[in-house]
Amino acid sequence: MKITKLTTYRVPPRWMLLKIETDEGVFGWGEPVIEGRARTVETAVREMEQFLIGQDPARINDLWQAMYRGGFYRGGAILMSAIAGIDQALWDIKGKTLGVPVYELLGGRVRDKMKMYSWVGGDRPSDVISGIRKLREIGIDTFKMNGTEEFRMLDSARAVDEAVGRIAEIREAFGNEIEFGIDFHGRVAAPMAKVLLRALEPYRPLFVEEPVLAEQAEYYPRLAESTSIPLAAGERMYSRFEFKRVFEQGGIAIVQPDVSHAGGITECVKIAAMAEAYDVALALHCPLGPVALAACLHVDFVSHNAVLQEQSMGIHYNKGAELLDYVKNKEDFRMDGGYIAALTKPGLGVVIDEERVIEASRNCPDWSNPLWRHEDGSVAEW
Ligand SMILES: O=C(O)C(=O)C[C@@H](O)[C@H](O)CO
Ligand SMILES: [Mg+2]
Repeated sequence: MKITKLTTYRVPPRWMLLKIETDEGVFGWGEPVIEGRARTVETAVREMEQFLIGQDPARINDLWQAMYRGGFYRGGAILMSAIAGIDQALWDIKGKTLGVPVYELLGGRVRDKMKMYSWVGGDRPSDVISGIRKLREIGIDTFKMNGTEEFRMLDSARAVDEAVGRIAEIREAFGNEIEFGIDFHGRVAAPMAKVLLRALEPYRPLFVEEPVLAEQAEYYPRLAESTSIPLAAGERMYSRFEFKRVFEQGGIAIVQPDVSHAGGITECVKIAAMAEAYDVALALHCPLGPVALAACLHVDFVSHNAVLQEQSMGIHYNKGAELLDYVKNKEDFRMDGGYIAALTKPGLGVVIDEERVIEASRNCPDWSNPLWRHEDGSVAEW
């Protein structure tokens, strides 16, 4: 079998889908994208296409190594997201060719269902209580929200009290009937991270995510020493070679690689295994589309330490299209009591409505995150 064609579709809300076709009619879907840099990743996929055309899609490991090592320069958000989407599509092709879901090719399932969580509140956490109430009606009991709005490097007691107050309201309203992670989203700098973690301690969040920016990873062990709150990170780390330092230095209790940013299924299964050796939990990052989510689920179903899976239904980024709008087998993604069953169709198990994708790609506005500024005019982390 040989790869004959790669087609990319940038579609609302901010996703990019990749179709890889072969000379035997089998095709696979992937989701290579960096939110806000879809066109850049698209160019990276195009550059890799020249190598891929004519290759045997079954040789996923060799193609992965050639794409990663062959261009001399390696790693980073753009190249690893391009490789990720191509890798996902190759696994889709292999599963379809052999007539089995991808998790069967990775040794079979370690669990019967996977625990999911949903976002509540938007970029600026608001209406969190009503958001939780609505989602609890469909059995969701685990949530994530932004912890702050713009947050200065050295911020005020009032800013801390506002952030903590929102969390106190949640515990007040729901007690321990629900669980929630708090995403600092890299908005909190090292001087304030310990202050905020300490102030949140009494409300026992399930985790605090990106307590500082990934480029400040050396703070993780020091912050972990100062709090009992499990710290989570990983959405802005792109390979085993970045995660290994985090495992060695400690401090992170939950790693959150994104299967559309960190090299795909091939790389994220390896990161998950490394994490298990350090007794670190896995909670794959996935604020993206259906192919990304399907790829995550296959990693989840073969990873003992997978504890939670993010999905983007109702997320504040999904303007213009919702998670399953381009999916024909919507029923396979149904959540029951906050869990999802394994996708059992061959390959990734997502049946893409290509006509709908083509239509949507005809007029896809570029998405970019807002540029936030502090009161003094300096750039604020979004
Ligand atoms: O889902 C998360 O945990 C996020 O932090 C969302 C962020 O990754 C945006 O997708 C960036 O555009
Ligand atoms: Mg996050």
